[in-house]
Amino acid sequence: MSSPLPSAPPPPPVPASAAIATAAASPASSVLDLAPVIPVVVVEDAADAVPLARALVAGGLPAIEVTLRTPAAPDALRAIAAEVPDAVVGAGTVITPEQVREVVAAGARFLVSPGWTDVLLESMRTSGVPFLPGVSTVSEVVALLERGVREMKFFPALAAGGTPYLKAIAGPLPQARFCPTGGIGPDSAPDYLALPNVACVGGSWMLPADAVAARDWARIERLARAAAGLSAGGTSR
Ligand SMILES: O=C(O)C(=O)C[C@H](O)[C@H](O)COP(=O)(O)O
Repeated sequence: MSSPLPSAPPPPPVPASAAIATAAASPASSVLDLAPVIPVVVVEDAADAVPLARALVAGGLPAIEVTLRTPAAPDALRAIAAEVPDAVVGAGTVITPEQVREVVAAGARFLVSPGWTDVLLESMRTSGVPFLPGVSTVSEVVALLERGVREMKFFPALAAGGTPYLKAIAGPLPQARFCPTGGIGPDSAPDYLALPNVACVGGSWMLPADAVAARDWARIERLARAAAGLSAGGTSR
């Protein structure tokens, strides 16, 4: 018979008071409450960042998530932070402490990750910038609640179960508040927004690739305005 595996050292305890304090000051709440939709932006050319952000803000979507999926992302963040004062620009696809440092230095005012680890969470927490860690399972939600985090990105929202999933976990886990993102469009967004545990949704539908390629900022502003008017019932929140 093999000897028992050595047990891993227990994680450091999180004092309840610290967890409650962190949750009470829940860092992303103001970002989640700015508009019903957080546009998720993929910037190929940093020169597009400022006009694109201006169009989103003019349409009523001030919180903007610039994903770190392209080399232009840090320059795009920097430009929006410097030149579009009414935008609250954040960084998405943040998965390493190095990226946390880089985007905060570039001017990111919130951080979004598609998933999380304790290492990433700690670097986000100590950055001083509001953060939204990504989850797609009940255990991840419980683990974040245990760490004092109540606001989360639910990603990939549609593939992970969509509105039925979020509705099902609202009963046992009412204290968790979500920004579902991934596969959401103007037709499904109101169904998400109708759920008690959904604060806002994320999505890229107001930034069609052909409109960005054509630098059709007026069309993007129109789509942003329609998104900003979405609510649980349909339009006009
Ligand atoms: O790169 C990331 O970490 C992300 O942020 C993923 C995005 O949130 C979704 O890909 C947006 O989903 P769509 O609205 O379906 O385009």
